[in-house]
Amino acid sequence: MENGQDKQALQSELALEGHSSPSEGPVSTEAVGVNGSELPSTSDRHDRKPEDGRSASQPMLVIVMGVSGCGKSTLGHAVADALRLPFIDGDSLHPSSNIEKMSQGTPLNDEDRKPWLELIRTRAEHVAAEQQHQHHHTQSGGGADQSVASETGEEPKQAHGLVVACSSLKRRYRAILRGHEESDGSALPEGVEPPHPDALPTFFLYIKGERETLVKRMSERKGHFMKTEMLDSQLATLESPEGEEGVVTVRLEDETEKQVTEAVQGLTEIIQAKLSVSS
Ligand SMILES: Nc1ncnc2c1ncn2[C@@H]1O[C@H](COP(=O)(O)OP(=O)(O)OP(=O)(O)O)[C@@H](O)[C@H]1O
Ligand SMILES: O=C(O)[C@H](O)[C@@H](O)[C@H](O)[C@H](O)CO
Repeated sequence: MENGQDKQALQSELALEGHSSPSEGPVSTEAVGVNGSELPSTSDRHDRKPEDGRSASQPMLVIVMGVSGCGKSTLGHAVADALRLPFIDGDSLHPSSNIEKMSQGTPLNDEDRKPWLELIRTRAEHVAAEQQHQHHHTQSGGGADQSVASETGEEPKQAHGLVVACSSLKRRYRAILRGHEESDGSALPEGVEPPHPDALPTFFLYIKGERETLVKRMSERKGHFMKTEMLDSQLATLESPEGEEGVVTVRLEDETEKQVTEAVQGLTEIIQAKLSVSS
């Protein structure tokens, strides 16, 4: 399938009418706070269901994963643009202590990463919940999207969810990101419920490649807190996600445009297979 068609197919598979017109572009991630008071209530998050029984109305979380310097931010932005979804760089959610530690050349451990991963999952669920709220508002209140739809006679279709860049190096980290692990709540703002897997089906785009290319890319990159010397610990920590559910692998060595094509095609296939099983 051609890339444009794939994007359209994927957007339709996961469409909720009236979320946003293409001209609106991605939702600003800056506008979404971690503070519970700025966010939809958690009971809304966990109680919500596709309103007419279509599994196609579910939002999705796409996580671009791999070791430092593999191109997560670059591909994450590009895939988010292609799917017209908001993008969050997981690095922006690290506590300052983690950034400090990495800057000093010390790899993070499980304890450092756990609250960070929980925060990413929680934030992602909130972004998706906010989109649902906007959708309901537009549907019931005759917002901008609906008027465009009635003028043109077309229903604007938009995939829901978001794209996140996050190393996701271990299987158990990915379990947290999928919403499977019970949170002890320590990383969550007061009043915010722990994440739940059903709230946001999760897919991984794994950027896989050779150490040599990674070293080259990292050493050419200037001003990043993560130095090339950290690469070996990243590679040693990495547990390949290949074979896990909902994983698409793209080649590190490919140009971003080709990676996007492969990613969209892979996601489309997985989601179509999932929908055909559940129907
Ligand atoms: N497909 C690609 N082809 C060539 N260069 C690329 C590609 N993708 C990313 N790069 C370059 O590789 C470097 C690392 O990319 P990027 O910052 O996106 O990786 P990252 O995985 O997000 O890194 P980190 O996790 O360390 O922040 C950047 O200089 C970027 O421009
Ligand atoms: O799990 C980790 O060790 C971290 O997420 C790192 O991977 C960095 O945050 C990122 O890659 C920036 O270089």
